Amino acid sequence: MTTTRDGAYVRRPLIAGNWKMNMDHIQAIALVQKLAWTLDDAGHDYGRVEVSVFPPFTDLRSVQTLVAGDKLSLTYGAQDLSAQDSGAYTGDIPGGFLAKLGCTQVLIGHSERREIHHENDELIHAKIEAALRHQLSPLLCVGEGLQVREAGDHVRHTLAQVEAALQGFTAEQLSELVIAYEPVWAIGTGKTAGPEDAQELAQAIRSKLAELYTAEFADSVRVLYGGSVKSSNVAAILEGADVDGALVGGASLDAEEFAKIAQFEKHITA
Ligand SMILES: O=C[C@H](O)COP(=O)(O)O
Repeated sequence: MTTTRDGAYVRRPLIAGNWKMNMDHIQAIALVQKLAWTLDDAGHDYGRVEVSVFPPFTDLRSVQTLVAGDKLSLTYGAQDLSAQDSGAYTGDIPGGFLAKLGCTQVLIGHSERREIHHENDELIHAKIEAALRHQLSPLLCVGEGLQVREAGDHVRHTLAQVEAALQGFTAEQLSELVIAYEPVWAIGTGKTAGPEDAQELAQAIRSKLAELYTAEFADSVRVLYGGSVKSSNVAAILEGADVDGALVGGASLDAEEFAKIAQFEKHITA
């Protein structure tokens, strides 16, 4: 992360929890309540560090009711959306429904969607367009698999994903864009890319944004790291000047552990 001389962050860090296909709507209420209490007890400053959760679709109405009813400062979003707005698309959920549920963000292009659901660059691009139509901030996920990493082609591969996803959008349209670099080989495996790897790719992504748009735009986009982030490694990962937060999977299902991750400033030893 980059800070100014007075200690403020240049880009507000984001700690995002992707619950994947875990937690039904009853469990979601308990998890969000516990997370909010734990963060309140720790005196969490949401203005300084944003915390957001990405529950399954079926939980969103419950999360919305809780966040609105208890006036929580957490933000939330969905794990995916349809590229379409309505029609005969069995099983799909459009952006308009998510916006009505108070979602402000949506994950797009997670590696599990790319791999398991065979989502390609074209579809991911169309999903970003759909998110923007409904004022949802796209949280675009990019990253390489093990083979690509071992071939030393990870930077080129990841930047090609960024370029394909963003093609044709203006900087103005993408003002709320967040990008998460997630090396697939580090997801749910306990293997973490080193802080240097996270910084290398975050910086490369920012340079690509500067090349595609302007340096000013590139400096405004938050770039997260994801892949086996825990309270024990988050502070080191976020040391990278271009790494602005974390997209957390497994560890976001434990309220206390996720709150500790969001409180990463407490683990930084000066
Ligand atoms: O979206 C989150 C990432 O896939 C990371 O998951 P993980 O923290 O369980 O490795």
